[in-house]
Amino acid sequence: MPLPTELLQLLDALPEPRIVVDTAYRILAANAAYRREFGQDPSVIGQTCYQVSHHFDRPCDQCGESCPRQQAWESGCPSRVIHCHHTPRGEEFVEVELFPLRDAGGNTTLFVETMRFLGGKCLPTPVLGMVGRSPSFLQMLELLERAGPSNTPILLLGESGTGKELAAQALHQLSPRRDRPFVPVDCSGLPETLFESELFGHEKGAFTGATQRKTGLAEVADGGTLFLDEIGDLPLTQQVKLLRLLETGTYRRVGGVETLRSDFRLVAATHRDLRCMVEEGTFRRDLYYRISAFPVRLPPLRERREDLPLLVAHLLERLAPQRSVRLSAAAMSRLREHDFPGNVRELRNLLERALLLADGELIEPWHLTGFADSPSGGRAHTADDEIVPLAELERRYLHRALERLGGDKKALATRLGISERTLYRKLR
Ligand SMILES: Nc1ncnc2c1ncn2[C@@H]1O[C@H](COP(=O)(O)OP(=O)(O)OP(=O)(O)O)[C@@H](O)[C@H]1O
Repeated sequence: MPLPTELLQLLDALPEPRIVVDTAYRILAANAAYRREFGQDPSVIGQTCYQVSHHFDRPCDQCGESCPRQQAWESGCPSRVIHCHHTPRGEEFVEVELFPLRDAGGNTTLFVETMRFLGGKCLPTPVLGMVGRSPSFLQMLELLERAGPSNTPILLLGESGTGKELAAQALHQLSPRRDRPFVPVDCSGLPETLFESELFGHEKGAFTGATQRKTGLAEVADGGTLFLDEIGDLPLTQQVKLLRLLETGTYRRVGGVETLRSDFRLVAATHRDLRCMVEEGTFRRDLYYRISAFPVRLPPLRERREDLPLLVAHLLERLAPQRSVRLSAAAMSRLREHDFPGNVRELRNLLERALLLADGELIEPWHLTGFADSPSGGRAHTADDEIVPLAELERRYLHRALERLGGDKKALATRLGISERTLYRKLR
């Protein structure tokens, strides 16, 4: 179907790369900005958007990605997602927005797709300091992108080590407050009285040992972001004081009479189920509603195992920039078997230890020691009802045995009654 010339001219005048796709995902037009960014050779006209952007042979939603075309088609409303797209520069993070166009009968017949580059290749280079490209990671990133520039309080939910603090920093960076302070407060580490004086500050002589007036973190965060980490660990008596600060934006220093005001953006985080705590009466309902306007869940590593190679490359680069160390295929598959109850932090610690144990440039499975126990028993240990090929079972057993012997292959070969060479072969 030829598109009206006026529409093509309008698209050409717009600064961001845009294409027009039909209901069969076929690209009907590409504007001047698109042709500049993505090149014209070979022409994309007539190809499908999933072929061009993802090199898929099926629509994204059939390949585990969220498809904005599908969402816009179903809802009739614009739809926005973050994807990794192939570009002439390699794969890059792109925010994709689909705008459905209706015909005179009200049926959606075309979509205008707008692309905005977020910067950062879909390699180990972090976007907003965070590494990943799995669908669940990109969905989370998209929520941060949307919420970042606003003033809405954000509640980050996720297990320990999933990157909640990194996400809070990303929100700060995305906000107009980025040049003002980012102030983290750990609600779990402090005794009740100390929490209050940390958050609100105290006057000189307010209590024994208060020899100086102290500025509270709420005051430091004025104009910036206050990040309340592990908010679910805050005792009820402190919750009420925090609520007052959040509702009125005012507080008093401990021992002070003056009412002070602070204007901060609130980001809170917890690994706990706050709704459940509200039902149990251990977390105030009013505080919960105050902080949970926009919850964002950080996916645990076991739900995004496809991000492991990227994360490993990123962490190795950070931990040992002067060495070019990588993981053997067997070591990577050992990682894939693990559930990572400690998430990215556990992965980082494992790699840090492995770097000390490996002399060469290759990390082998026996250098990966100290896996945290998984509450569910994990996948590393073959469940009784799991049927796996014998060779795989043997390989898993040997890796675990080697771990227990601290990577001493000679000792393991002796204990097994086989030669070291045979052991080496079986471990591969
Ligand atoms: N997506 C990611 N990309 C790169 N590094 C990450 C990512 N997620 C987490 N990390 C790293 O993992 C470690 C733990 O992250 P962080 O402290 O943000 O987790 P957390 O959820 O706040 O943990 P906790 O709840 O225990 O405080 C940090 O070293 C962080 O840099």
